[in-house]
Amino acid sequence: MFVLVNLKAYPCDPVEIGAAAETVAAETGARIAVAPQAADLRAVAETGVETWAQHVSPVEHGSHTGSTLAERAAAAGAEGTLLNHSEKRLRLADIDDAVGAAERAGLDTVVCANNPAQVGAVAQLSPDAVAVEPPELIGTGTPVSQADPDVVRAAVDAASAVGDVPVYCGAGISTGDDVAAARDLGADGVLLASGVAKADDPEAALRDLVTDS
Ligand SMILES: O=C[C@H](O)COP(=O)(O)O
Repeated sequence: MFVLVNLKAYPCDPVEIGAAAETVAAETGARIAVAPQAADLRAVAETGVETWAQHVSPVEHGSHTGSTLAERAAAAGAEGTLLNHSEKRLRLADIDDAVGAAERAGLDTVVCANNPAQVGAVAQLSPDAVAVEPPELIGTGTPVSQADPDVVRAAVDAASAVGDVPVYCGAGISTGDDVAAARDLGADGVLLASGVAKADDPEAALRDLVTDS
């Protein structure tokens, strides 16, 4: 199970969490990635942890002030990027262009979706993976795998109807039991944030997440 930790704009120490994730990944063999703010990509990547951008813009080099260029995210050490997160939503055409931008820069892509119908739509854009996250459960601490297992099952079905697209699930995931439940529902990974970024001891939270995953 892939564990992708989105630090959002939480007031945490991204380098401390990146280093903790690298330690836990090295000790356990689990695949853990950390997605910090764009300004922290390089510092987090220097910890050695697999580092992801939270977003890249659907643009190429040019007159795009304020954009996050996929090539610069990659140059800073990002290996992948989230796209269309529920808190950074894009129009379908922009998701398509952003997937293209990420591919051009050599970044893996996970396109987020609110529900299984959206999973089916974005899976058509050939991302490396999709992630289903019911927005109402984000940040609640109530795991999607427990509160709405059918949405995960339906997302897996929607993605497999399109092709061999890995499916992650997110919202409220914070323990190894949540990760195991997601796996049992057919997910290939989890996307989470507050369970690590707001934890008193992020390394302990990460260790718990990958136990039994
Ligand atoms: O990107 C992560 C998701 O929005 C889930 O956030 P959460 O783990 O705080 O519920």
